[in-house]
Amino acid sequence: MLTAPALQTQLHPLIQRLSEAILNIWGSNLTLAPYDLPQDLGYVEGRLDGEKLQIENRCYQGDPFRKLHLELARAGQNLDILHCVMFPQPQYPLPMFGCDIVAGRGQVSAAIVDLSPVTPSLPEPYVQALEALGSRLALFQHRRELPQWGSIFSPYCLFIRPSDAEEADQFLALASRYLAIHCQLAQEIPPQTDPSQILANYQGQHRYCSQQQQNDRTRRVLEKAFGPEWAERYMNTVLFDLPP
Ligand SMILES: C=CC1=C(C)C(=O)N/C1=C\C1=NC(=C\c2[nH]c(/C=C3\NC(=O)C(CC)=C3C)c(C)c2CCC(=O)O)/C(CCC(=O)O)=C1C
Repeated sequence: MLTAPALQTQLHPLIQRLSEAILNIWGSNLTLAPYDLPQDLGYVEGRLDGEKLQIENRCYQGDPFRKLHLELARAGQNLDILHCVMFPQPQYPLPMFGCDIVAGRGQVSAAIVDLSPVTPSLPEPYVQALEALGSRLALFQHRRELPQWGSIFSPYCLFIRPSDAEEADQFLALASRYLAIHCQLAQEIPPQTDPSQILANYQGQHRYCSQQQQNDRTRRVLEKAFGPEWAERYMNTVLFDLPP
């Protein structure tokens, strides 16, 4: 099985449980090999508001994914983060699985999960599987409004602030379902051969990464801890990089 990140046990319970679920679902559905990050950015430390900011990355590759990235970060007692993005090989018209959990002083303020289409709409099997989950947003009292750059997310995007342990459990269950659906369907949908379709998939991934790089909440944390140049390079080579 995939080894647990060392930071995992020091983070908010929802972050611990979702990172464990992600690694378990990846490990039991996909054949994975390590993916080497640039400049060995597996583990980095910075200073954020006088606190040590620790970032730990787990990165893999395995058909039909070019890169599977799970990142855990913490800044003392003030900030716990889970970040996860799966990048399909561009021959496949597959959506981007992405999730982010941010907890400040022990409270989760943002929990988001989505299967974001890189083509005009999600492949039909995804629509059917996600529709079958039934109305999900009704479960949550505090739905959050997506920012301007969030045009990349699908109609099935869950973006909430969990109001209690029950809602945290519901989010964990749904994020795990989204990931399990993705790992299953991604292996059933064949690669495309038409170069114009492969280019379209690539351009959709490019748009996803470009939009995500406009998240100034992420950028500000990284800039404060590591400086603007480092943050810019990290966002476009580690968090939201594009295949060559
Ligand atoms: C799939 C979606 C997705 C992916 C993959 C992704 O990376 N972000 C994603 C979404 C997303 N994140 C958001 C917010 C925040 N992100 C951070 C920080 C980090 N998040 C990280 O991953 C890392 C690298 C370790 C850092 C450092 C902080 C502090 C916040 C403010 C918390 C809050 O508002 O309560 C918002 C709301 C943006 C807004 O309302 O303007 C959205 C939509």
